[in-house]
Amino acid sequence: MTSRLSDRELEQLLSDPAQQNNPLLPVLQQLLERDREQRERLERLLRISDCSYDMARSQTHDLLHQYDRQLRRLEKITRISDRYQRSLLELNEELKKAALRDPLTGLANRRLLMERVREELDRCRRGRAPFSLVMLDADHFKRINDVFGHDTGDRVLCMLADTISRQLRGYDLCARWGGEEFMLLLPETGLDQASALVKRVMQAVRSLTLDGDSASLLSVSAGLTCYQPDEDVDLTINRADGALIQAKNNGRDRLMVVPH
Ligand SMILES: Nc1nc2c(ncn2[C@@H]2O[C@H](COP(=O)(O)OP(=O)(O)OP(=O)(O)O)[C@@H](O)[C@H]2O)c(=O)[nH]1
Repeated sequence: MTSRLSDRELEQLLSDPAQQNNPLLPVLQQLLERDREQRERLERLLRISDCSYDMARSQTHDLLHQYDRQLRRLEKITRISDRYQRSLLELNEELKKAALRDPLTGLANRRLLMERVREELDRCRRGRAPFSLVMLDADHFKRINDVFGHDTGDRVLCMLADTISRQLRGYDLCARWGGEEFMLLLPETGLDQASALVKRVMQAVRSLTLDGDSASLLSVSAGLTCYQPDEDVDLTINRADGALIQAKNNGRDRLMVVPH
């Protein structure tokens, strides 16, 4: 096994007086210097490489840190944008609902009713049974406002809307046509069936009372007609309206039927 002499041992050997005439002494000296140079160069290289390594490490660390920060920022923006989009969708839905609903009673408005009427017209054209239309109007509603005030009048209109809706079947539609006037769309319903339904509605309205008072609060008049195949639906609506006017003229709290 060979063991390397330390610098100190070599220095001692070179300065040993007994070795001064040794012909290998200059060669050894040269080798020792070259070895020192090589080691110094190697150390310099190692220092440079350590330094580059540290720089690269700290740069990588900085980049990772920046990347992390950007990622978190991006996640936050995505969350905000998701929330924003969700609330936009909800707002859109609310707006759509509001555009088709009467704000006081929550019933369908005229626009939604006409959409549904057009759907029924399409069904009739495909051979389905015609629909009936009923125009309903609260009797002497002005008195309610005059006696109880407009706020109670609003409350009574909501009670009325609720009472009418409760008597309908799932596929019927009650819309607020305006003021104290309502329109019922009764799909695939002939006059007999529609009359029975309207009478039930009228009876339910008669039994409405206000704040524990046992007196009947209200009655409604109604005009009923049935869509005639291929006619303009405005004619059907006018007929229902005409029937309502007759019911009012004939004393109110009654149903008038105008078949065609
Ligand atoms: N509180 C309240 N009243 C309303 C609303 N819309 C319409 N009205 C009232 O309804 C009343 C309708 O009066 P009229 O058209 O004279 O009819 P009426 O008193 O019901 O009498 P007839 O229909 O002839 O039986 C008016 O006093 C309106 O102010 C509403 O949204 N809220």
